[in-house]
Amino acid sequence: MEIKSLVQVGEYEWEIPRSGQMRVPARIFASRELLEEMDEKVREQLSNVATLPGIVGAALAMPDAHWGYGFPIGGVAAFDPAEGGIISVGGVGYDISCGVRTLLTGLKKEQIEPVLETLIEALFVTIPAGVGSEGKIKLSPTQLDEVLVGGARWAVEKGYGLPEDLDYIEENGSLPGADPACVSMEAKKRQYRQIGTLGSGNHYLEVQYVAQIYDHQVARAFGLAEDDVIISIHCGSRALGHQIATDYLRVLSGASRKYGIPIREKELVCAPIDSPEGQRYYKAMACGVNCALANRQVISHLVREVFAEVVPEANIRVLYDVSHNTCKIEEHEVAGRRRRLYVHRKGSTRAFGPGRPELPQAYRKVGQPVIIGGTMGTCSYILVGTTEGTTKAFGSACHGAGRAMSRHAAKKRWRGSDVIQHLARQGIVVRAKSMRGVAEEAPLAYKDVSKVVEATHLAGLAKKVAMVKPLGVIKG
Ligand SMILES: Nc1nc2c(ncn2[C@@H]2O[C@H](COP(=O)(O)O)[C@@H](O)[C@H]2O)c(=O)[nH]1
Ligand SMILES: [Mn+2]
Ligand SMILES: [Mn+2]
Repeated sequence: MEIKSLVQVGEYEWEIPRSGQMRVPARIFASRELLEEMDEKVREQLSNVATLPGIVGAALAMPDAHWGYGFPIGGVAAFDPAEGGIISVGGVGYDISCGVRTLLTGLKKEQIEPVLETLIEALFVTIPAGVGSEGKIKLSPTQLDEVLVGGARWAVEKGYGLPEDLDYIEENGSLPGADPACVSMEAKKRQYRQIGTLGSGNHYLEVQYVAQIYDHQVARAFGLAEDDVIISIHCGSRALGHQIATDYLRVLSGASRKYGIPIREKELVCAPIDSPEGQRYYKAMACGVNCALANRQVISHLVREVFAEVVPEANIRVLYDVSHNTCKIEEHEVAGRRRRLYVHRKGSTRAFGPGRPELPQAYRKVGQPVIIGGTMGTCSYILVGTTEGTTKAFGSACHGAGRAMSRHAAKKRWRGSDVIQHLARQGIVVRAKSMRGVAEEAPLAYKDVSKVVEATHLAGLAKKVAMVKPLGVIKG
């Protein structure tokens, strides 16, 4: 497809005007610098997304956008079932509900420093990490089905966490509409031993401290102050989510042909939301979301157990749990009309502003926490959702720094042990299952997260609240 040049429509907003088969324009939120660094494929993929039936407003890319399967990573698109809108596997991604949960500890940096090595070692030993890692929980087929419906709620009912944790998880810990009958045996078999495991790659558990506060009022509402120790857990739906995506790429490929939806890229396959195939995918995807929410809940429980041993004065509470790869049913006002939309976010964080009924009471006046990973050697951020972002981008923001270099190139450039030593000299303790994995994740393999966050802030998608820095990291 011919890629039209971009028109600048705001200081941090660029548009590909509607042309050809595009039903809506495409819009990229970025600084000029980030836009110039962004691969061309983002524009092509966004233009393709803009051709899909029932798309509302515009196909959107966040400041950390880069090439993905079908949709760009950092892509957001909303579809209206009442207008023949579609649902797409490529709009959600393979690691369904990959996301970050941040825990408050009630501790200050000075309290943790003397026991940091012991704490990181204990977390590393307790929380299974690495490719194909398995946990202590072994689920029967019936129990796994309960997880896929109940999500974090299941975990809390089984004693993995506190009832109040659920208030601080999107969807209160359980996405409605999940139906395990729509998930293949192949997908289920891969998950019986994987609940409560971190996985590999860019999944991590990081002990961090609050290095800087930008918005004191919102930080107070979030319970954050300078030098506070927090913990961020980044992982998703493990093998189950991946297999659901693989299975439904096949199903929706057939559906695209059946319903005569022209597809420009294999992973853009989709089905009308209201078709049997579209509904089956939604129900399976919701199982993937619930699996990820249960996973992060069980890991939080393990974190509590470790802290109870090593730093018993800790009081672990959930700040918030955000998902990156989802399709959610949400109400949004578009052109003065309230509409029920299927919002796809792929590598994008929900970032609802004040007043949304989905938010817990404690955050309803300020907006939701938006948790942004950086790298294991640099800072990460906590932002807050805005009304402007809710209007401009269906309440969405960036989700990380985004890679600057391929995993392959990073492995050729660095040795894992050197990266670990380099970080140790900065006082950051890293424990990892795979040295090659550490090389792939070297901080310089990522873009500058501060530039991504600045663009997100200045575009009005979400506002900066706090910057956090790593003390210790666990990688798969
Ligand atoms: N604080 C840390 N952030 C990290 C680390 N490794 C990766 N990342 C960031 O996470 C995002 C999200 O990744 P995705 O899998 O959801 O696409 C990524 O862009 C990085 O910025 C880490 O060890 N610590
Ligand atoms: Mn993931
Ligand atoms: Mn993620």
